[in-house]
Amino acid sequence: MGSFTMDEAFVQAPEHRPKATVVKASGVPVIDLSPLLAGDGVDALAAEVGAACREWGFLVVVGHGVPAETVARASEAQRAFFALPAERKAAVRRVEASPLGYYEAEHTKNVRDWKEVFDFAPHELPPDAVADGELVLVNRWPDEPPGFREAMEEYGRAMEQLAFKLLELIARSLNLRPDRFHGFFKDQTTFVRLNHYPPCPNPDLALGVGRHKDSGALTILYQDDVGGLDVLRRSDSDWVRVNPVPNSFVVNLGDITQVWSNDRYESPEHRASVNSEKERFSVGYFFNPATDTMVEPLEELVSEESPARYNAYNVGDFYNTRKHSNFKKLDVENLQIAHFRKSLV
Ligand SMILES: O=C(O)CCC(=O)C(=O)O
Ligand SMILES: [Fe+2]
Repeated sequence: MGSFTMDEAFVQAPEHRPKATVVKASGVPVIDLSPLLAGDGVDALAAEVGAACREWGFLVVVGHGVPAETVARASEAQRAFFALPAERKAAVRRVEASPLGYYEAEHTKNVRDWKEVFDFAPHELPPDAVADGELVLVNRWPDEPPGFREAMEEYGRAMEQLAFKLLELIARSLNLRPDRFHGFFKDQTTFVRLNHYPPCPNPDLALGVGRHKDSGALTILYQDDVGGLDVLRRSDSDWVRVNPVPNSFVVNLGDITQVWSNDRYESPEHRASVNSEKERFSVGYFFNPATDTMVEPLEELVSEESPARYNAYNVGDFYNTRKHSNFKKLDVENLQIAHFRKSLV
């Protein structure tokens, strides 16, 4: 991305620009998952997770059981890939018909992000099984660096195990059967995004990722020690930094969990800030259900006193509408779950 100049396309509207000082002591709870692995104290752990989901929609997990070597191998491969010359990365550049691979021109709410990414799906959908116009999840693996694909596949498998454990804790925290969500992920549309945020000459004007909510069920983020992830704190609508914690992952809820929980939990707004000195790397694992899933509030969480707040929507249709608007860069906000909210009187 060395050819970048601070083009107007990157400039955020004044109200969305990062302030010079971000609140550092974020208060996002750090939760040790080892009781779950030991099979002891799971109820207390679920209560902790529930409190974090209600207050922040964000938590930082340690004691998660993901081997440090798996993370180290993926990080090394990620750095080596982004260090390649632009034309070699462009060999696996995303195309409209198949949106996985390398991309350096991502936009969030029509403002360009100061980053380059590489996306892959741990579970590919075979191209011939996908009808015209549907979500295509076909990987474009680069030939270099050596071992890239293997490192990423290993990382994807480790994240899936962690994602199911987190879902179990979230289900328990809502007084649901521990495996209540598992069935939605049989033909999952999960994808992994490697992010590289180069140093930016104007970190006061641009963002690595503009403010947004994740549209899937759950996101597990690995971030290096540079820092830049900000969450909008509910209590005062201030942006606060989610400080890097060694050997941890940052977990945030997505829109689908908000709908499933019938608004007991909310999908938090967040963004990635950049800085002028250091490049930053992160890896997002976006745990998403099958395309044929109809997303709606779970029946156990709907009652006369707490009626369903959303109309059902189809995951595949949702992504296709979004993808279309991202490519066309329509001058309107793209599809949001708020569009499925029922008007309750
Ligand atoms: O890199 C980060 O800190 C956040 C990235 C993010 O929010 C996203 O890719 O959805
Ligand atoms: Fe995000």
